Amino acid sequence: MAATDTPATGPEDRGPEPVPRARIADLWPYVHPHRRALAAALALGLLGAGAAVAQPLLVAEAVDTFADGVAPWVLAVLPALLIASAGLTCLQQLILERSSERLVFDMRRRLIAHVLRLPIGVLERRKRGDLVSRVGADTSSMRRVLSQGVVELCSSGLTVVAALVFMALIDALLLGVVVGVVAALVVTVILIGRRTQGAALQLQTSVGRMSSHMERALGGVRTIRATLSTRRETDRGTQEASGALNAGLRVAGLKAVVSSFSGVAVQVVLLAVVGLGALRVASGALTVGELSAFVMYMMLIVTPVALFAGIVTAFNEALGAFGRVKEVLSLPTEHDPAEPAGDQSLDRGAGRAFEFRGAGFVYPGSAEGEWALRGVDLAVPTGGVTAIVGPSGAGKSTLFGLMERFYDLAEGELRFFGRNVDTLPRDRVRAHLAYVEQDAPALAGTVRENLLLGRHDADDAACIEALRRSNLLFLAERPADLLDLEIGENGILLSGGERQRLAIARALLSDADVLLLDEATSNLDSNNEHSLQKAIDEAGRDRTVVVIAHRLATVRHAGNIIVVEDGRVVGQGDHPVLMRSNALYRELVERQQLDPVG
Ligand SMILES: Nc1ncnc2c1ncn2[C@@H]1O[C@H](COP(=O)(O)OP(=O)(O)OP(=O)(O)O)[C@@H](O)[C@H]1O
Repeated sequence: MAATDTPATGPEDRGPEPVPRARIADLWPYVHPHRRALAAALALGLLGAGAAVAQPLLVAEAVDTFADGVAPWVLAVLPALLIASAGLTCLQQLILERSSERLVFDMRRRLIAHVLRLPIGVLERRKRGDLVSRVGADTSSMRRVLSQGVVELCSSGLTVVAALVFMALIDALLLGVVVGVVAALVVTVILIGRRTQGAALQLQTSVGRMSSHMERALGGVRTIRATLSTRRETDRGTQEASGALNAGLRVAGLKAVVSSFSGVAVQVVLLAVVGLGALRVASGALTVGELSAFVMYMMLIVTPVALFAGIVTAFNEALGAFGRVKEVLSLPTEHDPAEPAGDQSLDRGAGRAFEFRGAGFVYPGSAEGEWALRGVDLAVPTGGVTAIVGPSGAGKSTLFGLMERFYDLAEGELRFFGRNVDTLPRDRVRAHLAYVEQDAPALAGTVRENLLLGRHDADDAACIEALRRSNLLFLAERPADLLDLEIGENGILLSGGERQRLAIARALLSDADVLLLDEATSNLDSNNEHSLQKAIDEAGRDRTVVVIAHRLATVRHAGNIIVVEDGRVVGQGDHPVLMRSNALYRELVERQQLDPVG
């Protein structure tokens, strides 16, 4: 009976990987390729700043000469400067937006390539949704600030410096008031900005956890419905979302403080300058034109300072997200041994496709001494069918994982066609193998897309032949339509047996010398099992086939049967030999009520 759908009490597995705090300098490798575009944007920004800084001088001139008639060149240059500064800003924005997009694209490309090359042992221990969220959401949150922030800070910084110089020339006392208020604002913004990075990191982490949860829940949606766990899972999802909400609210609070503080600072400085400035004009220390120019310079400062507050906050948010990206990029990818000099050919005449010698293996992350395999000596002869049998958890699939080079041995040696695999690039071994996993996973997409994973350049005729050999042609009226059939997420639109047959078709289509079939016919009815068995035996004539089977009936005619128990090889031979010499094999045969003579 399914459990009652009770609300969740709390997420069971919290604690994502610790994320290092990112520094601005860490962004340099990503900014570096775009340095020319950024330099161009900076140059345009400087020209724009020059145009902006010149305007108040002309306005002062116009105001002070208004009564006697403004010089015609002033009236001509002023609008030209206005138009020029608008055009420069537009061009600068365009360059910045485009390089931001490219920069984020570079980061995503690096992340995608890196994540897909992480060792299988690492990927098995990470949450998929969280990784997906780092590629998508985290990189998005960095888009605007990465390049725009840096350049805007630089060009507005220069505007501010130039404006300050002119303001000092006009009235040093008034400038003192402005600098005091602006300095207080800048210090506050920087202090609050640091806290924003922490809150933003928490926000992105919560979003990652929420994505992981949704991925897990959608992947197991049938189990969740059937066990009346929908409410429980909804509560868990909501808890993750509320983690994001709390962090988001903290970021929002910090942003509100920064922006209201900036608003108040602007008001204070305006009132002070206008009040004090009026007194200075009345006392004759300043002309009206000079006060107008001073106020205009002040407005030039106010905009970058307000921008600065926003950029520092956004920058800290981006650094939070970048910390998560950096953490993934710092994980080592699957490494390949350097090929030693000399003859690198595989020894086809060795007579052994695979050979384990004194092999021991512990899964990454397992406790020391928790051997999944220990002291394994076995050989898979070239050609024909080799079967691996044994109780559940004995280590059969682990042997395949090692042959596929997903993991490295902890001790001993694995040889592939006579060569120690430690001296071969992993993909070189994999290129010779076709692997059908235990649960025969199919990828979302069409039947054709799934088949082409086996051989990238296979034509339709070869695909259809592989489907015929694995009895799948009945799925559509015309074989050509079958190739375009969408099979849904993880092949959910196919039955378990159809998925297995599709995986076998993929393996049969490949040019691989060795087929590794893990429980490949376990979901099939006896008719299908029989005909696929024939196809597999046929494949064994010109290739090496290694099968893992629980149902011994499917493998007892194999030329070579390896019996595994508790991470060790306890027998090897053909059916009659093992029936005579191996107690575990006899027991397995008797339990399945097979005819012991075979
Ligand atoms: N990715 C993994 N990480 C850690 N331990 C694992 C992993 N996969 C398997 N194991 C452990 O290694 C041991 C051998 O597992 P393996 O899957 O090789 O057994 P098997 O003989 O193929 O079993 P079955 O017939 O049930 O598929 C088991 O104790 C299992 O719990």
